Amino acid sequence: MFVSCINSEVRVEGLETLDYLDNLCQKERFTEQGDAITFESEVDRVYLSSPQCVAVLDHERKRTYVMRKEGLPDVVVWNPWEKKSKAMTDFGDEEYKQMLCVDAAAIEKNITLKPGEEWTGRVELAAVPSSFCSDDLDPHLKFF
Ligand SMILES: O=P(O)(O)OC[C@H]1O[C@@H](O)[C@H](O)[C@@H](O)[C@@H]1O
Repeated sequence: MFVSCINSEVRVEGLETLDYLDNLCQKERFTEQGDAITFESEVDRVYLSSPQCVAVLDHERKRTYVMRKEGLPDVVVWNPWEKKSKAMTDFGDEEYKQMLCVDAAAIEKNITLKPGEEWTGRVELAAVPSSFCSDDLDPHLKFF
């Protein structure tokens, strides 16, 4: 998603206290501390067994992005920061400043289907005004 300023205006709520695999440390498992996630360097993590709703708060834009997911237990949080941005051919050198990847995924446990079986994963993203607060992260919220 497109954010105003990754290192001063943006935070992610809904992943506090969860375990995550850190792709920058050979996928070692850590536990997130109690605070919302903020950004001051490269991040590439897989948060495990997260709640259905995760919010990205953009203070400057006075906007909150709420991601609601079904069937996808994990959440990837990624920003390549300066050095990796410069090394990626399909990514502008400065683009990391206004970019944040927060995406639903199934990474820790594979989803395996038997022949004929079906599986559905679903992700909804809503932009809501900043007056919306994380207490309202109701999994039954209707976005559309
Ligand atoms: O280069 P790709 O395949 O578009 O992936 C970009 C990034 O996508 C993120 O979702 C991953 O967490 C990162 O590890 C990866 O570098």
